Amino acid sequence: MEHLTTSFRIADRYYAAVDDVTLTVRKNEILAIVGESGSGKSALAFSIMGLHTRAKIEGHIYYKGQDLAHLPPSKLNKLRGKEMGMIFQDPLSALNPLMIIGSQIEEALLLHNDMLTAERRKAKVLELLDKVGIPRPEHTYQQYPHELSGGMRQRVVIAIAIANEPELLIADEPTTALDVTIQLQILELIRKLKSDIGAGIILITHDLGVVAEMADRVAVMYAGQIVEIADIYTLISNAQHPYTKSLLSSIPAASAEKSRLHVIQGIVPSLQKLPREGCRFRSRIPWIQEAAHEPVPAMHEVSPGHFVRCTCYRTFYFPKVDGKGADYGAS
Ligand SMILES: Nc1ncnc2c1ncn2[C@@H]1O[C@H](COP(=O)(O)OP(=O)(O)OP(=O)(O)O)[C@@H](O)[C@H]1O
Repeated sequence: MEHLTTSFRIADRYYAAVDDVTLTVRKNEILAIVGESGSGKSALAFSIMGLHTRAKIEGHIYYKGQDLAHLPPSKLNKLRGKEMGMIFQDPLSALNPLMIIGSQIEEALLLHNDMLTAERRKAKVLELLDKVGIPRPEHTYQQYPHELSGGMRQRVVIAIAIANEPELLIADEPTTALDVTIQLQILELIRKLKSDIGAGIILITHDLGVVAEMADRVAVMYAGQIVEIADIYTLISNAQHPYTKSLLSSIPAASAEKSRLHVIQGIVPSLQKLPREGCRFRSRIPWIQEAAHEPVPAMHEVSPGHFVRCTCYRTFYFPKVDGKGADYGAS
């Protein structure tokens, strides 16, 4: 996507929740988009899928030579579900409570291939259920969503998402609603699917621990903008942006050797209160002098493929803390 901007109307003005984002997802890679709640990750995912009904979308979303941002809804509908699949945070709300699992997956298949015979359809559904690790496909085929555990439901949602062998899969916080042990199984399944179907996968999460396990590349999002992007190894070993450093510090394992966590306090400002000029992160690092920020923060390539927004990263340091934990920055 190039210069993608998604704005919501609040009262009589539009506010950008995704602000001039340029990103590329390659085949056979997991691109993680990470950031706190409210940073614009879901708004970005929904824009790619064309799921916003009332947002203003500007910029371009290129897919196989077509610009999805400007495709008529009928054409976008055809692509969605066939070439693009989406896995949502809450599997229960993604499924129809009144329909057996088998029919829901068949429906997804039919949407894009109405020539399949009933027999072939059922065989394909059983194959899909097996592929996503459902132990008794024949049995689950007949079940309703409420009869399944959260983890099994998410597997069904994944089966629907991959039913038509999509080339792009978007997983929006796919494990947040699940128990820890189940989370690992679902992540393992998504990773396996990457090599099985060769799709490009966008994994949206607020959890850098998940990112470290899963991603090939990572884009860090703050207040609607990408502030850092790099391959996973570089991001973990050589993060530059103060926001990324703070996120990494909040993973206990990453900071085990340190005596305390350096986490920048505060939250992502709401859309209306978001500073639109200068570095959006500056109010959370007030100990860094103003001159360290660029008036119009640009992305700087610090090594091949590793980009960081704003020059403040060059003079950033964590302030000394008093033993009770860091408590700096405005909210
Ligand atoms: N339909 C909408 N109308 C108005 N504002 C919205 C709408 N959807 C999202 N927003 C706002 O856009 C900003 C980004 O929201 P978004 O849900 O994309 O964040 P997120 O990073 O995905 O957070 P979370 O992890 O909590 O879902 C937030 O300030 C949110 O309040």
